[in-house]
Amino acid sequence: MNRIERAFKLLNKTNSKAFVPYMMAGDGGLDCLVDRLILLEKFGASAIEVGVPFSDPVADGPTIQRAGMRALQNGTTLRGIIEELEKAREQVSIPIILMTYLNPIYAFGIDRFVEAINNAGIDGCIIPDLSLEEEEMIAPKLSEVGVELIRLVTPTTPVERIKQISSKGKGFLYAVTIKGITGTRIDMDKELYSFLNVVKSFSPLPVLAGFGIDNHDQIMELSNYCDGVVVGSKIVELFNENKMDELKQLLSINKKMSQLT
Ligand SMILES: O=P(O)(O)OC[C@@H](O)[C@@H](O)c1c[nH]c2ccccc12
Repeated sequence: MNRIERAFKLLNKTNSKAFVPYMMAGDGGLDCLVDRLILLEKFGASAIEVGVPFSDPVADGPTIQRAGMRALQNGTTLRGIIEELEKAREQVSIPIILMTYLNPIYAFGIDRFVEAINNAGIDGCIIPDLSLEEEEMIAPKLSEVGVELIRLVTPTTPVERIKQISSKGKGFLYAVTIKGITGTRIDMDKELYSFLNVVKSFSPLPVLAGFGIDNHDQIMELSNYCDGVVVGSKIVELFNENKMDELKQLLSINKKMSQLT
């Protein structure tokens, strides 16, 4: 069983919800990547999404764009990231999900990429600019080695397509809460809840909500409608400003999330 599947089985058994922080690899230097992963696990993360910096990150808002620029400026490469994640695997037991745009994968070579991330012990992969129609070029290869392709749905995805997308894969389904970019404020309104209800009702996979989530109240509220949350920009900001107490405090919500059903 893949680590992601196992993690959700366990959360389910204990009536808990997932808290998945996102971090940008190479922000603050690649040599702090392993330590940051260890810290996030220690603070209670259920899994970690690790971003690969890219010069044209179309889905990313200013906070993550700037983090990507910093990472690229200090020479971060996909190969370097994979090497560090391989080292991290010896000390980190929660699932690691790599988030990268297609371009760095092309540059690396699809087959080499799949082999390298699998060897490094990476459990899943999010490729936001890979459409369902295009995924044949990589999805079967990932599936063969047991790395989960995590697919995304958004409030503009038609219901039929939500059904189609959520019937694939094994990890979880990423429900993007808004129509915009990462780090955008979201309205906690009926529209959002009904979107999540629709996704939940069709998805055989656990559903995680992400985009624009940055505080405990939001997380507790959203936990009523899905199986957990992804928090990106806020985590990136706290690492960048070295606010480790606040980071610990933000992740401490996972204890409350475990009291939900
Ligand atoms: O930053 P936010 O608003 O908390 O959103 C999560 C997000 O950062 C992370 O999951 C992510 C970063 N870049 C992405 C691109 C596509 C999908 C998801 C992502």
